[in-house]
Amino acid sequence: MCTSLKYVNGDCYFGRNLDLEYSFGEKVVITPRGYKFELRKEKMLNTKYAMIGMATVAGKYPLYAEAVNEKGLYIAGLNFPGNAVYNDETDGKLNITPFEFIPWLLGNFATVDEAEESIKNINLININFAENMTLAPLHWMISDRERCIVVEQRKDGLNIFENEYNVLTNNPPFEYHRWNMNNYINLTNTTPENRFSQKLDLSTYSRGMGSIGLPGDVSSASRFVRAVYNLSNSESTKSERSSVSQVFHVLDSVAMIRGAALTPEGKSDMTRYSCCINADKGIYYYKTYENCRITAIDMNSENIDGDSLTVFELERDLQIKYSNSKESI
Ligand SMILES: C[C@H](CCC(=O)NCCS(=O)(=O)O)[C@H]1CC[C@H]2[C@@H]3[C@H](O)C[C@@H]4C[C@H](O)CC[C@]4(C)[C@H]3C[C@H](O)[C@]12C
Repeated sequence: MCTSLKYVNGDCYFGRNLDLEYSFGEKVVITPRGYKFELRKEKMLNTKYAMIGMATVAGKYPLYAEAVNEKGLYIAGLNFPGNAVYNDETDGKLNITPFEFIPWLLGNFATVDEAEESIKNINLININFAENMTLAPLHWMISDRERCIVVEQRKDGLNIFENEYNVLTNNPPFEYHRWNMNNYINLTNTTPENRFSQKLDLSTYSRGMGSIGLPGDVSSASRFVRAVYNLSNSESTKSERSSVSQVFHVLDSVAMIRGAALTPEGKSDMTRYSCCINADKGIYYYKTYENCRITAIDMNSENIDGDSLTVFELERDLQIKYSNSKESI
């Protein structure tokens, strides 16, 4: 399972948990401006904008799970099994494969408004990257500072939803999550008053009683509500450190702990990595399941006009800083 979110607090930040029972060979990858992507059905993409995100690299091709470009446009793919539909090639449409979707949008467009014009004409086609890589059934959160949209290509066609919650998880389709939020209208981060019955003497005995009823499980529907609750009530100063820390705290509140949810095959679905991207500065912060120390990669410290990908292996070993010893492990 996965959760993606946007937090605007001075700068604009995007966060994402990638929950999966296996590693997909993920690395932080910077694609420079002017990088050439051969597209399966459309003419060559020559990227106008550089991008940074988490990807596996196949040959010279970065297969991104999520990324942001130098203009602050973000896109994340999240699992949408049973609902994502990819079509055959159609005349008169822009025929893009799901793995081309992120480079296409981030390579060409600076804002959601610009990207949306192109998305309306896109037909996501059923061509996989390689024989041993089946198509990933995805829906997408696409966002900049101003807008956040969700794109779902389903059997009823390609849908674009305005996402005022700034959160996306997995199934069911987005209309469900949006409607389901109404069930939580009564939750509050303030101290609740007795509205149960004036005939009864009920009072609070603990902090946080306004959030009783907030779902605590890791299902997609529940993670959606919990992330929206924590995000929309979020408070942090506008400093970089405070915002980054806050985004990781919200992501932690919906993270999957190894062993807590098993796939039908008995494997642990777990949060492989969490990231927080400062979209204004082009900085990609992440931590992994094993290593909860935050690592940062600044896109603008690299040559984003070069002609090759810049790839960073993940810092996966747990790093501990001792306060009373010179040794750090
Ligand atoms: C599994 C990832 C999504 C995580 C998620 O949403 N999990 C939820 C599980 S569940 O529904 O709730 O059960 C998706 C997001 C992007 C996907 C990757 C990207 O689409 C890029 C390529 C595409 C190739 O076809 C397959 C490998 C791949 C490298 C994909 C592997 C995997 O399917 C990724 C990493």
